[in-house]
Amino acid sequence: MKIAIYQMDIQAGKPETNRDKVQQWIKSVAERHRPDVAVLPEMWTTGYALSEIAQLADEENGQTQQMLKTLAKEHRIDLVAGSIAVNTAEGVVNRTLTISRDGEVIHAYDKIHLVPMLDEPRYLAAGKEKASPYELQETTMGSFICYDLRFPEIARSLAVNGAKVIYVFGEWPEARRDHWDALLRARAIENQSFVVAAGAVGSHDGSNFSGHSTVISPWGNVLALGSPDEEETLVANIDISEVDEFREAVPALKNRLPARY
Ligand SMILES: NC(=O)CCC(=O)C(=O)O
Repeated sequence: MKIAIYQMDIQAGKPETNRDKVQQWIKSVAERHRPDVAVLPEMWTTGYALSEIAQLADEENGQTQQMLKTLAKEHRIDLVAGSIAVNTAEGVVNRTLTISRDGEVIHAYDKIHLVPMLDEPRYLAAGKEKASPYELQETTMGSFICYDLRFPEIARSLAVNGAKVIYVFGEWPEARRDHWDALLRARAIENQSFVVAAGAVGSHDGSNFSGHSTVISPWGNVLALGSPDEEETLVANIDISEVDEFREAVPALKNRLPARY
């Protein structure tokens, strides 16, 4: 499975600009690399312009979702489309969408852990549903968003329920880049799954984002690593059979003893 990640310099508060950037990136990555799956970062339409988020957010099934459906169909690529701000009856949520190459939304999940350090609880509504696995490319996968990475139960629950590839979308601060690197690698090794993480670069309100988008194998090998500060495309091929091979060789997932923890 060939995966392309857009490590994006998101223009905070400029959804039109960001939609144009993503549209062009998908067209160019489709022509140059022909990936099976294209992956985007967290909150890529609005960035962290939280004080204006209700005005900048999409409506449900809104413009960004329609654009992604059209692009997925036109270029025959599955889009693990990072996350976007969406206005709902509960408030604005930070929502990830996965859209198949047939233009169907096959998975959505609203970030459940809001980040106090970025003032998210003041402006965003937390998701109420757990992150559930979904099928793409005849493989079970799962997705969650940035701060969720600090809560190992989410990745564990996805893996126990069959996920072999776990996607993470971030706008993670540079100041905590070491945590991003370490936690992503730990989630891959402990859940014996591929971890595919799309991060952002650039800065907002005086703080830089950490880059370091990555693809990590179940063995913990880093198959691709983005720069700390440049916008770029990462491309990696992953062999899903490595998941079963590793789980058989080191049967840690099977050997869990949940009743004893
Ligand atoms: N966008 C985020 O969720 C950032 C998370 C973060 O800053 C941290 O966990 O540290």
